[in-house]
Amino acid sequence: MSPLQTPEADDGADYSFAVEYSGPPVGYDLPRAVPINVERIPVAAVVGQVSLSDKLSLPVVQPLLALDPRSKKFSKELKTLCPESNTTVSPTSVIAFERSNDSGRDCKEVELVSEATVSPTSVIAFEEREAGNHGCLMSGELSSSFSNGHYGSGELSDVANSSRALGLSSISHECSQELLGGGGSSSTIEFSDSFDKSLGSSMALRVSNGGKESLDSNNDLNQADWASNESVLSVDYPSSRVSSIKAVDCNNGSTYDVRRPPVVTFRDVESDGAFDEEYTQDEPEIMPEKRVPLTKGKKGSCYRCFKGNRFTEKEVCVVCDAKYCGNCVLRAMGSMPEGRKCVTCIGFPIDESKRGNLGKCSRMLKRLLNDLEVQQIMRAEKLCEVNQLPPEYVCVNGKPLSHEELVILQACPNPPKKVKPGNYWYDKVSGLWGKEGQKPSKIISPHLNVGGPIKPDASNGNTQVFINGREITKVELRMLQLAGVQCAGNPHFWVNDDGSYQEEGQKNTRGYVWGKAGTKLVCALLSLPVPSKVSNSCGEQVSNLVNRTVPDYLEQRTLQKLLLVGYNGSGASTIFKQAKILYKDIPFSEEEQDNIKLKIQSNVYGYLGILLEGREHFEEDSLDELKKNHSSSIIDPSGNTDINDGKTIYSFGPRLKAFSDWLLKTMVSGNLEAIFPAATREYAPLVEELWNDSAIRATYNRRNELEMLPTVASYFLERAINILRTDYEPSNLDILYAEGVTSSNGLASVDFSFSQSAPDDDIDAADQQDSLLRYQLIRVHSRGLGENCKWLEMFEDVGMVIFCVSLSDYDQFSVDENGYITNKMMQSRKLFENIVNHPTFDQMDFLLILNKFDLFEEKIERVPLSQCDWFDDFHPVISRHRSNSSSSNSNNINNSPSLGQLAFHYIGVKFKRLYYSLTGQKLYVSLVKGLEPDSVDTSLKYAREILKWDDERANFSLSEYSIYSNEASSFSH
Ligand SMILES: Nc1nc2c(ncn2[C@@H]2O[C@H](COP(=O)(O)OP(=O)(O)OP(=O)(O)O)[C@@H](O)[C@H]2O)c(=O)[nH]1
Ligand SMILES: [Mg+2]
Repeated sequence: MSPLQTPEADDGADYSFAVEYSGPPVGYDLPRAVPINVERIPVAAVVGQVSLSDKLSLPVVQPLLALDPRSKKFSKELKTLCPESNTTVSPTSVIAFERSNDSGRDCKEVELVSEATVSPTSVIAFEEREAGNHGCLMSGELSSSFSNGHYGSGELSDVANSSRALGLSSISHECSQELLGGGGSSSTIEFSDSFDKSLGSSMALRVSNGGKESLDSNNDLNQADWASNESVLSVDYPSSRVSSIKAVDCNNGSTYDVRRPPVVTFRDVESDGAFDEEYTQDEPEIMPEKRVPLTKGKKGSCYRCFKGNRFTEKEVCVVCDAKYCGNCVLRAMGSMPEGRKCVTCIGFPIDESKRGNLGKCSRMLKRLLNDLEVQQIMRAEKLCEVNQLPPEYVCVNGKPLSHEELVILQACPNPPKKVKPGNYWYDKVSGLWGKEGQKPSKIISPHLNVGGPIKPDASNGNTQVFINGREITKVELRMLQLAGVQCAGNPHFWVNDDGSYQEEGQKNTRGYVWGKAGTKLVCALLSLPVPSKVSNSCGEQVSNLVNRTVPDYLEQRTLQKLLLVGYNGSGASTIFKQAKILYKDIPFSEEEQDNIKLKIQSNVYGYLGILLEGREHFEEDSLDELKKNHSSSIIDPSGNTDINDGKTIYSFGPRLKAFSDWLLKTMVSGNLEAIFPAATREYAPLVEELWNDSAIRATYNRRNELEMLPTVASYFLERAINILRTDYEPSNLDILYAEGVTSSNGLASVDFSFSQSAPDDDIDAADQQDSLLRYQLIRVHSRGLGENCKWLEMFEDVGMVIFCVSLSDYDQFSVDENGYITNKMMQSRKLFENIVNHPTFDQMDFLLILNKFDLFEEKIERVPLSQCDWFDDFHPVISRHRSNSSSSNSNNINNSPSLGQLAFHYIGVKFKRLYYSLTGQKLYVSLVKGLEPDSVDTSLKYAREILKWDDERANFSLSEYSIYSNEASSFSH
């Protein structure tokens, strides 16, 4: 057996092993390997120079009773076993590592040591702890010392044996000096990561002595084997951590052959500064170590009584993710002085991935405790010190924050929202703030003394345009262009916190980035930040700071974005307006109201114009008719028709005729809007006269024949006289019905929270919780999506897409983008497919709103659904008792569904199947009557529920099966 061969470790088995000790017996009590989770036990490292062969049988470490993984007992014991004297590594030292991984993410337990006998002179103990103050994941404790110059070739293979048996599932960059070969020894121990996909992570022990000798010298390595050992950490361990660790030669710091897998060097504390930096590099998020529950029953069961299954309602420990059923939670968590933590987890920092849920009470606790208790516990959970974000988990411009810096950051007048552990960049001059490698997410207070200097590639931009030394992202460049900033020639801008900017090296301010009215909207829609009022008003800052007793983390509010989109005329704008009316105290500002008023008035002129045009046609037709009749019966028996007179019921008097001609001419020339508001004043009396004229009445009675006249026109025309007065103030209903008032550029957004108004909500505590959640509904017009919906990529951070389809489109046709007359439902479907297939919305939740059910229900009784080819297999089984009239459906005696409901259901399933075939996921469907507030309210609350489920799903351990089935969702009502 060659000592230099790298063993293969690819049999896919999950187990640990230890090398049997064959030295002289010892009289000590030996610590034991203590796996916590028996489900995933990786292989101990096999990176020595000796390959595993059949000759060498390795005992498997059996899972034993769990002990406190944080216990220092073992390492202490080991230290007593291992006096700091120069001793030789016993060739057959036994080292076993165990790993437990509960969440499939980054929780690890490493407990040493083997059941087999251990040479007292060489014990290596690794113990995983909660992340310490320096953001490290674990600490390695190593008690071993090696005698100088004892690495003869015979011993080499033996040491290699033992090193091969060393299984490390975690790495550490903190290694206490005392443990490294004793204070006086200069031995360096280096662990080389060596990973195999099918196995747990493992590491090889490399021992060098005084920089002179090295066990796994590069030359001796079987490079191919090294290279073939792929990292498995992407599964079990934040891969970013590992990939960021460079292979460093412990002797001279030079980088190893790149074919080698990453090598982690455990060094003396004094020299670990550089390592720290490497260690955290490229990390999108620093997720501190997770604590693992002490016990765990079968999957899905309660961690205390081991009863129940995954569907049992459970409360989760915010530290270790242990889940307890309603019977056990109070016993397991006690009085919860720090919120929902197992009693054994009290005093431990929370699992950062749960930070968003702090203070959000579950229904279970509400059932078990009274309101006051719940409030206190939730308050404690959010406020108690140990649950606060450890400053060093927040890295700004590459530098972990100190406590003071975090306070400065959180207490500033305009702090970043929701600071989570992670790497951020901060442009101190402009106040721009974002996650490392990403576009800015907020403009916070400028000039804060936190973090290091900003790096040019902080946001990973590739535009060659720089702001304050940072290369900006594509989206920002687009925003600058829309804001009218000249960006040609790769300029370097200097942007101040007030938005004033100048080119680097020039003195004059060139303008203000936020100066244009539209820029803020553009930013909102591109999910780019705009300066808040607070950050502008320096004077207030100081007083704010003083008054600021409640730290920002208490007011974390999430903003969930919902993208609302649909094919032309689907009713998306109506739903958008309903949302405003439903959830905003002041749905439309005064300025908006003024604009809306003009829009409605001009719409009414438009409708009048259509009527006038129709009147002309009708008049011509009846004159023709009369002529015909006249020629066929020369003598008119009734004597009523005087065709010489040229008059019919559609004929105007000269005054109205002149007005009509003028109006039509103005409309044709496209100048209608230009004559407002003067038109309202001058022509209101004429409009009144017109509307009351019998010719117009007769025309209006035949409005169904006027294709250009939308259905809503009647609503406005019947109020025309009022509307066209100067003192007209549009009602909410007017605004709701009005066409084209949502936005001119195809984009609009509204922020709201559900409980703001909506008095019919029985507001319990859960709803109060909901009132903290904020939503942003973004309406984007399908026309505004550009070719191949390219602008959709701007909406990458939305939480859900709401796609609106008009049910009543099934028999409608319009010209598609290729110039063909196409069924509108099919065009809607095409847009739906395009959006669902858009890479930005991979894995996104979709809610399909099937709108205009009122029109649909009425139409389906007259027009077969098969007018649309896609629906040609609709064969409803209709109950004989079914009421014929759609309007009496609700009074249906035997409650059998109406044809409309059956057809809706059928269409819903069509879309679900389509969606499933595209994504493999389920589509949520909601039936809506856009003009009815309650209907829209129900639908948007359904969207909220879906988002909440998502949140809850995320809170559930990933390993646990979702309680939300993948069945087709129920239709709302
Ligand atoms: N009867 C009825 N009409 C509706 C309903 N929803 C919307 N409408 C009307 O349908 C028309 C089109 O609705 P919009 O909300 O403007 O549709 P859109 O998707 O914005 O389409 P564009 O106007 O092309 O942007 C308007 O006249 C609405 O009043 C509904 O549920 N029932
Ligand atoms: Mg519209």
